[in-house]
Amino acid sequence: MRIHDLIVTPVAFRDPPLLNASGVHEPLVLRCVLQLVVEGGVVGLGECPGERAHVERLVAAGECIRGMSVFATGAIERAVDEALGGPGGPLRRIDRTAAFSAIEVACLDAQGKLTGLPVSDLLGGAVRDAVPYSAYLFYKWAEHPALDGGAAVGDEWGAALDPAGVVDQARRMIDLYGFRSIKLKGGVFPPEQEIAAIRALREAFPDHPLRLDPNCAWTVETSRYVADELKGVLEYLEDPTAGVDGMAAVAATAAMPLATNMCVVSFDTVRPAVERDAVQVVLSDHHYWGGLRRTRELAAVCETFGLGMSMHSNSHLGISLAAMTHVAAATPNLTYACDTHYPWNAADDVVVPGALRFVDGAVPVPDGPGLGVELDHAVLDRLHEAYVASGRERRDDTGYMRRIEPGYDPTLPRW
Ligand SMILES: O=C([O-])C(=O)C[C@H](O)[C@@H](O)C(=O)[O-]
Repeated sequence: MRIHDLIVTPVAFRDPPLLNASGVHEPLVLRCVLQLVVEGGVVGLGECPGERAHVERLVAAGECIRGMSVFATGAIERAVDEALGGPGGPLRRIDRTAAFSAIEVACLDAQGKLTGLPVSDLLGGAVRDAVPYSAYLFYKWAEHPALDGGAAVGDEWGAALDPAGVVDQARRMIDLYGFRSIKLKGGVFPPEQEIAAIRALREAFPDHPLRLDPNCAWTVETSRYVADELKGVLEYLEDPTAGVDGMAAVAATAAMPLATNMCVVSFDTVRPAVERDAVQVVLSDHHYWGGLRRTRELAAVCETFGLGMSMHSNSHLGISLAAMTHVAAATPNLTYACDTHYPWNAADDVVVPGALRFVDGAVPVPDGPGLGVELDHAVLDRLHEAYVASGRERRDDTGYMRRIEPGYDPTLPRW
């Protein structure tokens, strides 16, 4: 079954003003929806980040895979890499890999639709019926930014700028989705304040495993201090500080495992981290590691080196949630609840409602062929119009975060 076409549709939708160590989420998330058309009319779906550079790479990759068998993912991976310049070319490996990752998901979706099998079966078979996710908490401003000269709008989540606000957000998320573990994105406020938030969460949710992730915002000294203060409280501490040396120095004294999606980011970065015992849990992300099969390979590497495995998330839609769920279901040693931003963006999903739902904090693995989700074309059109209206396709920046000057006061709306 040959690939006939790759339709690449960038989309934009609102992101709440979530805060992290880099700044605040932009008013808009940019994603890209792929429709891989196979001869005979079967369409495989994929999703990836939607910044201009990604879109351009996908369009270039799409040209070179026309006519290839949709089952030949090894050859497709090589063709995409070559189309993007290969190892000697101008692009970083992670950028070439990211383009293939989304295409591989679309190929697997099409393969599943052609064979009548769910993607989890194509990955070795599900070892769990449902995949647990964690409540992904953020410090947050109260209002969505003004767009198109309009007024800023409040949302039902309100602000979360102190421990009480964080606990309220957790309660709401757990009430809505049933999550059984909690992650707080930190690195926003002074460490004492974030320690207080974790302690408040512990008091409010005594049985929920807790994680804190400051995205490398701290020095080794601060990281050690926080790890000490939260000994016996955190399930893991994620990326407290930058680099293998820093992580190794923190790991040497921390009582809890250190997790990462910033220090181990590709296969070649595993070895230095293992040699220094710098990390104990690796957060996979099929969007950056080369797709769903590569994620299964990462699982084998983690198993080999006695590392735990969890899953990272950026803002995403239901196509990615389905892909994450299939690969996590088929990965026996992915034993930590996965991260997902989905609750923050679910209102704008391009997937027809029904196939994806949270039951007690877990997403049952869709059992239809392929990813088991269908595209809502009306929503896709609306979100693409929002992308075009945003003018982002004409801009050269590739970041999705708005940076804020040092010393900013996150209690003041900046929009
Ligand atoms: O370290 C992480 O978990 C992430 O990078 C996840 C997201 O990028 C998160 O930090 C965000 O979107 O603010």
